[in-house]
Amino acid sequence: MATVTTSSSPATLRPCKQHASRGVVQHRPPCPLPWRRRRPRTTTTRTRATASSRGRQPSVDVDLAAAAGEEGDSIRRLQNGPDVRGVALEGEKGRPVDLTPLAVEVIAESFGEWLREELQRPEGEELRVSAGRDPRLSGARLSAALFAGLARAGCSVFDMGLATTPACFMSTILPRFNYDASIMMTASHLPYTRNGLKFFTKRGGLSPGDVEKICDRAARKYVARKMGISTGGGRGTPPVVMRVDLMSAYAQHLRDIIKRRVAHPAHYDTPLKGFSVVVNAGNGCGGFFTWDVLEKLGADTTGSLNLEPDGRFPNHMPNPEDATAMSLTRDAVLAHGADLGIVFDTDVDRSGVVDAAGAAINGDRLIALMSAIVLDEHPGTTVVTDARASEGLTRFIAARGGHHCLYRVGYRNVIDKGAQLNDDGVETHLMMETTGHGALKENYFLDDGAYMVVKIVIEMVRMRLAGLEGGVGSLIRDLEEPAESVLLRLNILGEPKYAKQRGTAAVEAFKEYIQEDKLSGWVLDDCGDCSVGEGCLVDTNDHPIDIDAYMYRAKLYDENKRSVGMVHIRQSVHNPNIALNMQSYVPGGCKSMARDLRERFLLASGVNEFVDISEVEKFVK
Ligand SMILES: O=P(O)(O)OC[C@H]1O[C@H](O)[C@H](O)[C@@H](O)[C@@H]1O
Repeated sequence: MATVTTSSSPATLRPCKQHASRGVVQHRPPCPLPWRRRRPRTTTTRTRATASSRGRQPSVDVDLAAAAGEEGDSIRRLQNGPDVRGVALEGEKGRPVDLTPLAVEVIAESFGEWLREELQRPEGEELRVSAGRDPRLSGARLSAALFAGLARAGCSVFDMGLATTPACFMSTILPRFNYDASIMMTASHLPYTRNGLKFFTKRGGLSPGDVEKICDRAARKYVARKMGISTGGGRGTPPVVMRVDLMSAYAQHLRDIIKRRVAHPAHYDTPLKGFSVVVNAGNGCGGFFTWDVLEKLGADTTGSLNLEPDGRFPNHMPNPEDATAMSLTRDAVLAHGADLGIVFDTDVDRSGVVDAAGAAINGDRLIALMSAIVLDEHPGTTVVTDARASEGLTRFIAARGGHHCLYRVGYRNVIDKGAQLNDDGVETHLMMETTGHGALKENYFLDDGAYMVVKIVIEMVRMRLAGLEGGVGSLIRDLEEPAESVLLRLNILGEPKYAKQRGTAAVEAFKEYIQEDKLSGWVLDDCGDCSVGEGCLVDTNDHPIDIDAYMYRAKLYDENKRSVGMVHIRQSVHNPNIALNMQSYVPGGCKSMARDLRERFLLASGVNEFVDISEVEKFVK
């Protein structure tokens, strides 16, 4: 069944090239598995000790590949799609620290070298790279390593201190800054013990393929460094780091957008006068939005909470998907009679809102709200989301004349799909994940929680100016929501280094069970120019996007061919587990789907031998 809706102009998206028959999807020629695409890791690379190390050591040829093995792989495993993520502080049971200062240094150096090659800048020519960070306790120490690595690669370093991820990208665009690249040190909503890196050039965030290349290079440097051999620049001089205040200029940039687009007839500079807005920054980086954007535009922000950065996140995780974050914000909105509540994640690349009536607008609801705004500005546009989105959302978008393209989980996948559709001539203005990552064509295809909120705030003011009642929440009143939605996490058993392989095996087994008709009633779901093949929602166009994780969406029909609900099954991006999202259209449907999966798939296939199914057991009881 096609899940792209083409309510008005069916020509914009290509039709499905495959059809499900009796629950079996016909295959197109298999696309290469990720590990087949990867460069073989056993290739011998000989690295000669560099000039800087010659004084200390004899010049030696080192067979890094032979040495790389487990040590090198510990660096490669830090790659999480387009980001680097790892454990930076002790405190997690069974997870040792792997994002060490040395790991960060070699990754930063490798990024600098990669950048020089990408921009074709000769050795010796200045490369200007900015760096920001969230308030995590490990940030200061790891930043020193980051600066050292960048300096080794010959980069000038501009330290922006506490910053947000979208601001880091904007430091490559805003005229006064105009850096060649930027790195944000954050692990987003993950526990305080983690940390990570996000990389940007003027073209946007790096692709997983680029980050893989950087981590591969870093792995070799890491092994060499551990052996006492200097590779790459090795200038040996302490980095020169310039402190810069980006956030004030960035806040002004956001204020200017709001002023310009509202163009308030009575008070242009204070368009938010008369509005009360509550912000919950979760002690992450989003507090600036309160005093440097909203208040300066005239809003009353009384009742805002958790604005002070605190790397231990003592109140709740900064995350619009976090139930506590949303309910505390709801309470504050209702207590202060606010017009809007805003919840940012740690590094502000995601957000959620609460309307004046206290309703949480996150997940599908946030996508619906953004779709309503964007479809008003760009009639007929395509909206790309991950395939965990509900069928109700598809109908909501279709009812406003839009097209809904469902794609793979992972914000980069969703954004890349949107960029690709635009390149193929399919106008696509909004790309959003159900996690709250959202990107707009008009905003550099950047996933940007602050910009989402800017759009919502502008809409709120425009609605009042137009005399419309009900606030922004009224824009999604007709969104149909599933009767139930449940997320279960199934831990992958055994050594973490085999988790990816095992996760793939489990997810693929699910697909095969359906294709071999061993799970009658279940049907694999596909959409638009993506179809179910290897790795779920494979592009059937000429330039398929690389598959970074395996996932499928399937629907269950009862014996009367009535739709019960759907599941989305995939490996987690961050942890050794399988995420099972279920949505049902009937009360009790999630339990019956889970029961069915337990008996006819998890136990029958033997997947339970390497995947812990206790969450499913608990749920069906
Ligand atoms: O795989 P999970 O642990 O559920 O995390 C999945 C999520 O990971 C990160 O937060 C990415 O930014 C998201 O794009 C993705 O959806």
